[in-house]
Amino acid sequence: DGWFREISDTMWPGEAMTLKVEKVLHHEKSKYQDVLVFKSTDFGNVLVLDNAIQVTERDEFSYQEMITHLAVNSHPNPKKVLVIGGGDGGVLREIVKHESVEEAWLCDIDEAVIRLSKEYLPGLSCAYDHPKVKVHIGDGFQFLRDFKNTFDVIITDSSDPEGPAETLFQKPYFQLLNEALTEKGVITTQAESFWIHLPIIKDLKKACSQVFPVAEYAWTSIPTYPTGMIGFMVCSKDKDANVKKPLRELPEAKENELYKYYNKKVHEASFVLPNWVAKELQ
Ligand SMILES: NCCCN[C@H]1CC[C@H](NCCCN)CC1
Repeated sequence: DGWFREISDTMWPGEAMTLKVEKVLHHEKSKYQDVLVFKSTDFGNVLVLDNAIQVTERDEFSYQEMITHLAVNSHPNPKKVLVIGGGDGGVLREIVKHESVEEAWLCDIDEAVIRLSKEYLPGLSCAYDHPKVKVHIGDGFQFLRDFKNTFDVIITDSSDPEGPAETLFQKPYFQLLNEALTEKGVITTQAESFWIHLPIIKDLKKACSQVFPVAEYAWTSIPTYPTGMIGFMVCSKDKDANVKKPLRELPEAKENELYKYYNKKVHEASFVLPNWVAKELQ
């Protein structure tokens, strides 16, 4: 009937974001997942993996900016940054905005996502030909094994736990992240919505707290993800780090030029939680 429905009886039972489809642009079974790209009537081009909305051109900047700048601005002097996942390229686009960054690495398991983002999501994949960018196609979990004390910031921009990203939500992965980070290393991961996944967030915070001395949950407003918002776990190896305030601040004019969503006040506000969530995550 011309509508895409994001139905998942397991991950968001009884609710579904629906987007009106103008035209299906591409649909294939990659080596790892079902990949769909369609032109929506009101949200631009949309990338869907195994029936879960990954990005829409209209609101992706909220997620990409927050998952990136909450982490990069929580590190004193980030030079080497790694994205696990992020094949659409949006996080890479955000990373290269930081002057201090010398190398921006990306490791995604599925070449189809990168290929299709370059073709249908030019506003997201624009950083792939940036001189600081290095791309590796492979399993992030295996990739991390080869790097110790290397990255200042690692962003896990993965799909949902059901599917190829399953291992990226478990404790062994956080231990690998910890080892691949430098001394004051910082990570962010996609950490679900407190409207539907508070138990998962609680377990995730516990697992992260067993590996990192600092682990805090932040969130952002994004209309096309279930419940219209999504969270991030922000962790630091530095026990004295305060990730709730950016370590570096740009003049407002510069922030407005560089970012569409993120700024220093939004950074701090993103860690403010409703009473019942704060209680659960204590
Ligand atoms: N670079 C953009 C990829 C974004 N990852 C997505 C974040 C949302 C998720 N479903 C919503 C999860 C609902 N709790 C799919 C992967």
